[in-house]
Amino acid sequence: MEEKEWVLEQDRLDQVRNKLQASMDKLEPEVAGLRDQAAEIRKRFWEDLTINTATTDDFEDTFYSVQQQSAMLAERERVQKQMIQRWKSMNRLLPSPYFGRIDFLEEGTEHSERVYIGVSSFVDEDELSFLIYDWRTPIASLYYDYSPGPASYDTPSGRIDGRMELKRQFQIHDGRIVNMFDASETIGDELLQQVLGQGANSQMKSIVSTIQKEQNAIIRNDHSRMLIVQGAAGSGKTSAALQRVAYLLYKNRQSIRADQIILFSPNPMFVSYISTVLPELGEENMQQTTFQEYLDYWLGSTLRPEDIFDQTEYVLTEQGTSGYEARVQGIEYKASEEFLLALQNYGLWLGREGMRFNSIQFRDRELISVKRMRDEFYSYERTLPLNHRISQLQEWLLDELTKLERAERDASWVQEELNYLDTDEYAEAFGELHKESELLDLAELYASVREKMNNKRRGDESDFDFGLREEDLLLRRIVKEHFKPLRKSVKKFSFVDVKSIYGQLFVDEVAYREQTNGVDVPGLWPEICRQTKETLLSNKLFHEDATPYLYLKELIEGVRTNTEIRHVFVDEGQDYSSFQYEYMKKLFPRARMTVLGDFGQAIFMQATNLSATDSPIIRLYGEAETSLIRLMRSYRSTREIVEFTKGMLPDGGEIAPFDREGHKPLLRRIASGSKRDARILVDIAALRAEGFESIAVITKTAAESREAYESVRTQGSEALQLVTKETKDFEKGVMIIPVYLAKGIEFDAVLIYDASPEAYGRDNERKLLYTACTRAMHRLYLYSTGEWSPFVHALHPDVYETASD
Ligand SMILES: Nc1ncnc2c1ncn2[C@@H]1O[C@H](COP(=O)(O)OP(=O)(O)OP(=O)(O)O)[C@@H](O)[C@H]1O
Repeated sequence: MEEKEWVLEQDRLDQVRNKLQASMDKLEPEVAGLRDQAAEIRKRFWEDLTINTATTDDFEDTFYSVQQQSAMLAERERVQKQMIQRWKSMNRLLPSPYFGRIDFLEEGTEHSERVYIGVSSFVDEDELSFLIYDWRTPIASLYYDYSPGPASYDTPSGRIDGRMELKRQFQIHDGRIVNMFDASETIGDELLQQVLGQGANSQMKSIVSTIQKEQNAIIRNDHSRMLIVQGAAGSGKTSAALQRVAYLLYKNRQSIRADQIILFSPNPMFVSYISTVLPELGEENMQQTTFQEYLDYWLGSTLRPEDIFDQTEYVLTEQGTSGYEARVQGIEYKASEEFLLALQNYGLWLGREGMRFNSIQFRDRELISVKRMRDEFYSYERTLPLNHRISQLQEWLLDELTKLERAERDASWVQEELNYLDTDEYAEAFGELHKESELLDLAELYASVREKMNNKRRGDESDFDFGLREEDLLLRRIVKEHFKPLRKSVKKFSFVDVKSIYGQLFVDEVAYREQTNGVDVPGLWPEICRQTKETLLSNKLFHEDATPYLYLKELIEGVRTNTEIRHVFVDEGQDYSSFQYEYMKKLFPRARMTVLGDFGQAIFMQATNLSATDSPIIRLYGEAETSLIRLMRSYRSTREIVEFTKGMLPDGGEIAPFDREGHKPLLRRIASGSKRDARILVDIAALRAEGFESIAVITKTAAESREAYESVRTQGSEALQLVTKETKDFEKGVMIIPVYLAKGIEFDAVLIYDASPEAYGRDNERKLLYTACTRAMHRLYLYSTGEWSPFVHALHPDVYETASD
């Protein structure tokens, strides 16, 4: 590019930076001043405030003064927050104010507009001319969607057509243009090459300056209730999802807050891996959770649900043990739509018969028997849904408890307890009793006034009558205290015996067919039943039972909903069952959903194919409300690594690498296990010497990770981290990690600890190996002490190199 252009651009950059600096300087005292002012009001607010409730008028005065002050404070805080945010965004812009420029000639106009694009907008002093446009503005989408030539973009008031005359990309560091390209492609390869060539980080980075057209379609999709993204490994699904969150927050800034968006992550470590992207873009992080956290929260107090990692560990390590086949069949079946339907039918059956309740016990007595509850329950109108009838029963139980509580006051234990109260407790209880119950106070007051007016003697505490009343009050209080937990547990539906209701499904095939309307069952049903009941008996739940259990529980007790959440994001969406999707849909009734995943990486048994025509997830909201976007280009790995990994998938042919060159994957055959460990250490040292900082030795299971960790360490290794499901923070360095925890994460170099047929031989292990290998950005080594896994063996020898020790 001509020297002159560089000079002009650098000049413009200097001017913009000067203006940014000037605006910041101007804002600085105001920002600081406002902060002090708000703190001052807040301090005085509490100091000045004495709640005066002597008369109604006083009370009203205080009330309005509180209201006024808090409104003033809220307004100040709002202004202050905006100022601080402006100041912060300018501060963020200063070192690198923009990354792109387009010159756009709108149809019907004579002069093209120069549009500079950065992470946020910056307006000149005239408050009209945009010196920088936020990347999320409608006009900025031109930058991502078009190359020079005819171009158009959508605005709230319609489509704008025109012609893009220039598209330029910048790399700016500390106010200096270090690189500048005029792009003819959508986003020029040069910049992307440079970005992708860099080393892996312990934190994910934003891709704002190099978003690709197909990713932009995901980010700006505004119309779908359900947006599904099926994308190859490394195609930028997570990156696009996070950019989409930033886009939604910007576009709907008047109506959506960051905490109204929730992202389901595959594991806690992933939460830390992606936590800096949104702050880097100037936005607050959305809520993040794992589905497991949710299960633990709702089931953890009564049962211990197994997590998906332990389930996977079982599936991968226990082949051949007794009961294995049945468990695997059970896992598949319990994640299926057939089982979902079976549970729905079971709900209808329960409406007619078979409900199980827990009796209400009190001091070793049965207060309300199961039979009474059942009779009551089945006396309700049969056409009412199950959960409505359960609410009715709940009300009935609370009423019954009130009656029983009243009757209980005469019981001898109450009197005994009363006798045990010492004088202090007595006085305290009495005092509290009066404090608690304003009505009683009022009644007292009323009585005393009437007595005075009627010139009657007012009873005092020495009165026999008053003493009796006092005792009566205390008796009530004692019984009430004892009944409190009963009422509480009725309110929490403890009278429904969900455990038995769920367990009842697993008695035998005949009963199951009757309860669920003749649904087909897996071949090994008797053994599945035995295993399920056995786990339930020990108050545990298999992972595959946890969501169905919760689903059934809510079918009976009523669905929990969260109406605050407006957007739900599910990353690694192939790992969730139809059940879990159905569940999320119910839980967040006002939310739109974005599901991102890759069926090629479906390594858990409960996988859902996101893009198959009969996919349950497409049916979730119906086709009309669903959009499906496929991403085929893989950005993470070098061309050589993509060529190698895509050959492992039967339908991997469509995956296209981004053209970044590197070394071919290396297959190392080693004579023995100990030699392999030594070799791995030598390879790690060499990779580090080359400048690679993030290196992962990936194993199939957690058990293998532990063994490998011990064994490599005995060879005298340097800092080596063992990553387990408990690891919360993702740190850069050398680590040993099981493949299912490495999901979604990437490393400069990946070493597959054991690529033998024993490790990856069965068909369900194909995707495991694929997932492991696709974590590599720059280098991929595979080790075996014998043969190669059939998935490696089947690859064309051109796609790898070999070495043997
Ligand atoms: N447009 C882009 N510009 C720059 N880098 C990109 C772009 N798209 C993706 N990448 C990079 O490619 C890598 C993979 O991206 P990401 O993790 O989002 O992919 P993914 O589809 O979620 O992968 P996986 O399914 O394997 O977890 C990341 O390093 C990301 O920064």
